[in-house]
Amino acid sequence: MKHIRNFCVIAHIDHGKSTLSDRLLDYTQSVNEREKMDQQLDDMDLERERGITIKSHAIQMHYTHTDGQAYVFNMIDTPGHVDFSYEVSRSIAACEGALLLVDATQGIQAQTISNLFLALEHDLEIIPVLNKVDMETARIEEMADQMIELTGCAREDIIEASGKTGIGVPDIMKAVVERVPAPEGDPAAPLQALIFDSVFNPFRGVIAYVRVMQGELSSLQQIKFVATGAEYQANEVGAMEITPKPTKKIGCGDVGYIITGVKNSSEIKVGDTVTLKDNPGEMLSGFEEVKPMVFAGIFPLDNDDFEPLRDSLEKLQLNDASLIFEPETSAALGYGFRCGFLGMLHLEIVQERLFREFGMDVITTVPNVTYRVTDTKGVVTEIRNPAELPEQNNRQKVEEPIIYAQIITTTDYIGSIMNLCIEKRGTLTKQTYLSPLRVELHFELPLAEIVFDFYDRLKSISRGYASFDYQPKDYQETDLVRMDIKLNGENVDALSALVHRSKAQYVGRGMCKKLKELLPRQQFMIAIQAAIGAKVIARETLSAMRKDVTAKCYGGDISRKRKLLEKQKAGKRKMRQFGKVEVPQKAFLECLKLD
Ligand SMILES: Nc1nc2c(ncn2[C@@H]2O[C@H](COP(=O)(O)OP(=O)(O)OP(=O)(O)O)[C@@H](O)[C@H]2O)c(=O)[nH]1
Repeated sequence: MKHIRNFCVIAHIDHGKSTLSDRLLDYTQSVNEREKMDQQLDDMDLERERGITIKSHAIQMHYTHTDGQAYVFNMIDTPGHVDFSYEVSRSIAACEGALLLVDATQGIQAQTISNLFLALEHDLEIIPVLNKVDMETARIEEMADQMIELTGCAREDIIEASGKTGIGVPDIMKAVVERVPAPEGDPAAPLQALIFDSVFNPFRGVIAYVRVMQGELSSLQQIKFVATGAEYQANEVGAMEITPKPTKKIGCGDVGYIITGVKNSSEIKVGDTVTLKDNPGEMLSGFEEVKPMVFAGIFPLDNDDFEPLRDSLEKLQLNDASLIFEPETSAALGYGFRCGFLGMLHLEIVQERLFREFGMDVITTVPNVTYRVTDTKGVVTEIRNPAELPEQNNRQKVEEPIIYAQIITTTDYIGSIMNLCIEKRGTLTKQTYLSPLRVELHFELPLAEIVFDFYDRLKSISRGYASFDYQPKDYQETDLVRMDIKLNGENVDALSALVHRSKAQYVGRGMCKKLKELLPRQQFMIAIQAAIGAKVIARETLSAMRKDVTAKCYGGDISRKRKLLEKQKAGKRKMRQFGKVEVPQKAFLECLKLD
């Protein structure tokens, strides 16, 4: 155990965690030439395409220290986006140290601070690393001062590094050995292993990633999951190298995986403790419950896929502990699930993963936050769905969640960011200058206002020079209305939205306009209306047209015509019918991207 080091890499989004992790893997020759590629730990296609880390990834490396002693490093690369901070908090629980990366051209950003606090709460040893020092625009001394101020470290504690050129990598390795404490724990005590992540493998069942806190686990031993009570044999245990490497046992203090052949995903929960059936240890304190911020309905494109969708969501949940869901029905869409997400990016990623990993084509309804409604008798209920909002005369008041938001930016953009926050019904509570050119703004904002386009607009008005983080604060009374969208007079409940009365007109107009662009023209005219109760507040008209896909095939090539008609038919399968109007799958979320 003296020669194990467990650490994670934390930073603000895009500060170079995945790139630097690659260099550490190269340095320890953890990946052979044939397997090598960029961003090796971001193994999901989606992560590579978007260039962001969505999941934490654990990996084992072998390092020989300058004194000749061999060490085992378990490193966890974590995501930087605020929607995935739950991943970071779970990874931290498996480690004793953290590399805190700061981009030398950008300095401390909002998630640098929030991730640092997460790590400090768990008493991790922090190794400050100033990354991207190879860049011409790096301002090393200025950023080092910022880090000293934030972490209280000494100048010589800060390692200057570059994931691109590999500068600083040997110093990081050395610092991990010398500064990160070795794990503690009693190898002879009854087994206690914390499940910090899991994944479903169609061939092998659930694979649980664990950190052994006490005791040890050998393959073929009988194990028990304390919270769920399920008992299984550990068919295989091992270390997480670039490809999983089976071992005879995972020892005390180590990070590894367990394969049990469990096919029923409800028997394994992230945060649960694994122990031995015959010599059980106590339950470890798990993780704080995640509180989803945004709720939306997820419905199968094809009504018959309800059960397969449940199965897919359960499997996805294994790998994404922050996803929650419960069944719901919609008049327009039939049976589906109301799901809770940590933010809009999380929602998009879940929809995309359902499609890519499970072949599930789904429709996502307009997202909303949780509201608290007090009815006329004084009974308080939480609602997560527009259909649940009682009529005005059946309720006393509605309250909405408020958040504390921190925005770090340069002084050039203070004005436009203030305007954006005021437009979003926010109030400025504090303004602190971090340096003559950088400022930290604190706002109280309704969560509902940041759900849709806040992040994108903040990025565009600040040209990327603003970072944003938030925590829930409390609930405050609000003037809420349900806005419905009608297509040729027919209510489409999947497009109903809960909005503040002052925003109803803006959102209604925007959605109608966007829907006009998104709906394909059909053989008849379509009236697109936004309404509050019986009152129409916005309207657009889509004129009629028949798209003759075979028009360009003059002449007699029947097979080509047939092919085009087939293609048109396949396209229609991605639509849902409301009355006579067909709505394409992508229109449901796209119509919220108001300009
Ligand atoms: N010049 C230079 N560019 C770098 C360095 N490290 C990373 N980059 C670039 O910075 C961008 C972001 O790097 P990533 O490694 O994906 O950042 P990340 O922190 O893992 O991103 P998330 O996990 O999504 O938060 C990429 O375009 C990298 O090529 C560096 O040391 N020098």
